[in-house]
Amino acid sequence: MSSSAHFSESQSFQQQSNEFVSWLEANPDVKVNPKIMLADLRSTGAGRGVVARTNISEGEELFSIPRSLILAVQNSQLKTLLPQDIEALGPWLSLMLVMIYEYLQGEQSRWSPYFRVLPTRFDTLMFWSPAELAELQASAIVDKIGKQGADESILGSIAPIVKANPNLFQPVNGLSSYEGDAGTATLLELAHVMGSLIMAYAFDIEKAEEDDDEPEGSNDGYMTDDEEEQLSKGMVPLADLLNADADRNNARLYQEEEALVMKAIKPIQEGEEIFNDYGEIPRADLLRRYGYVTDNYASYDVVEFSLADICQAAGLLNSYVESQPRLQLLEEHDLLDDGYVIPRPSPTDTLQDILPIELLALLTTLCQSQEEFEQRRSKNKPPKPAIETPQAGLLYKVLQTKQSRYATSLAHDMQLLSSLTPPQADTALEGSSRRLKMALQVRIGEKEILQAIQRMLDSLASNGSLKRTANGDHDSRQSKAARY
Ligand SMILES: C[S@@+](CC[C@H](N)C(=O)[O-])C[C@H]1O[C@@H](n2cnc3c(N)ncnc32)[C@H](O)[C@@H]1O
Repeated sequence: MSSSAHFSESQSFQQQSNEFVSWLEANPDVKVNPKIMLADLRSTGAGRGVVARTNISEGEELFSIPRSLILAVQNSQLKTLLPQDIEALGPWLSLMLVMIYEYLQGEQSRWSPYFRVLPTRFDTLMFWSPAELAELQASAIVDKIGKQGADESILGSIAPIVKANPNLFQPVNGLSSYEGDAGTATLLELAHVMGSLIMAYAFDIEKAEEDDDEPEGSNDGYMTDDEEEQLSKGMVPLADLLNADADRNNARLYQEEEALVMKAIKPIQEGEEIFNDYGEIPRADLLRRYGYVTDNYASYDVVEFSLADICQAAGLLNSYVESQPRLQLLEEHDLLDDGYVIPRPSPTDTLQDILPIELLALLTTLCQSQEEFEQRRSKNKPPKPAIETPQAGLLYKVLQTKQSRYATSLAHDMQLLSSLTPPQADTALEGSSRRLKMALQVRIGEKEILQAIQRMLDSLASNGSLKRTANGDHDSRQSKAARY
């Protein structure tokens, strides 16, 4: 998102930054430590960022933004202008609607200088063409973009409100209304810009009331399973202009009663960039949510095996729970998933350390003889997860299937990556080359994990520690993680 192509040319870029800072400082409740400044980091592909002018001590306050300045449902006029309760739309869609409203207000919006420093074009996966997405090859991230779900939510919940209130939502791009195909397409585009800003810039502000129900079907592409809990979202000016880089996190936002306060959590040297923490996320997710990738996140990479692939490798005709008693048993014990995520192993990890217990349970169940399975089922007990010869054999097949879905080899990708990144180049790539490079980094990470798993399986087989057992109950090599 922050490649320089997404920002205006230099003079207005700097002017917009200056106007934004003046706007902030005009608010008597905003405090900005003179030791920090907003910097132009486009040459490194990072857009704007915040940098230390002089040394900063650990614990020092960097800036403080009053809650009333947060771009959020609670602070926008819109909630008083519409008959319906906007918050009932849920945190994502309500903020999306408010942002569309404020954005369309142009100079009339109190956040207009803030909007001018926010990008309107993004490198997040939502905006990649089919050809660009194909560069991610077999990465499970491709199925997690959720564009269709997002479109449906926007058309089902946002569009009717916008269309019913033309006096509040002025048409743009020379349109006379948001009706018809052109109007709908424009509205969708606008909503995706706001959705993408929320995904990459917004903070969870506070717990919503317990009775604030998320409307059904709102699990769209901007909301991931682990984020769907009811926290209201808000855009916090300046706080969201901090970039992030896994190993270099040196600041954190503290939510205080009246204000949100960014503080240094480490001593920061003059000239150093100030980084927020986006969490321990794999590069595939970094790309999906934030539209950039750095190698500092490589240690959080994962690879995912789908339930469908595992069932197929085990010789099942399908992976429908209703028609597969083995899957039913696992589901009854809350052990069934659509996909199984395996992290990048550290040099000292064993297979048992990295394979999730649910995957071991699935492999074990699928490897049981009919008799063993019936025995467990009659006692309504799931299998004891283990990695023994049958499970390792099945895992090997799954691994090979997954590897075969990536169109190119790891060696080929490494070569391609180095040809895209000449050692002397310190300027950021743009457009499609940038996206290709990021896709390569993601798929290389996943292929490295697949190779590591393969090596672990090979060494398990060659050092004789695998043993074929009559049933999955063999204790000695039971997963360390097996605790139920
Ligand atoms: C919260 S905003 C940070 C401000 C942003 N750089 C800007 O100019 O608007 C998050 C976005 O910044 C960019 N970003 C954050 N950390 C980055 C990094 N380490 N390298 C490159 N881009 C980064 C990504 O595009 C991400 O979606």
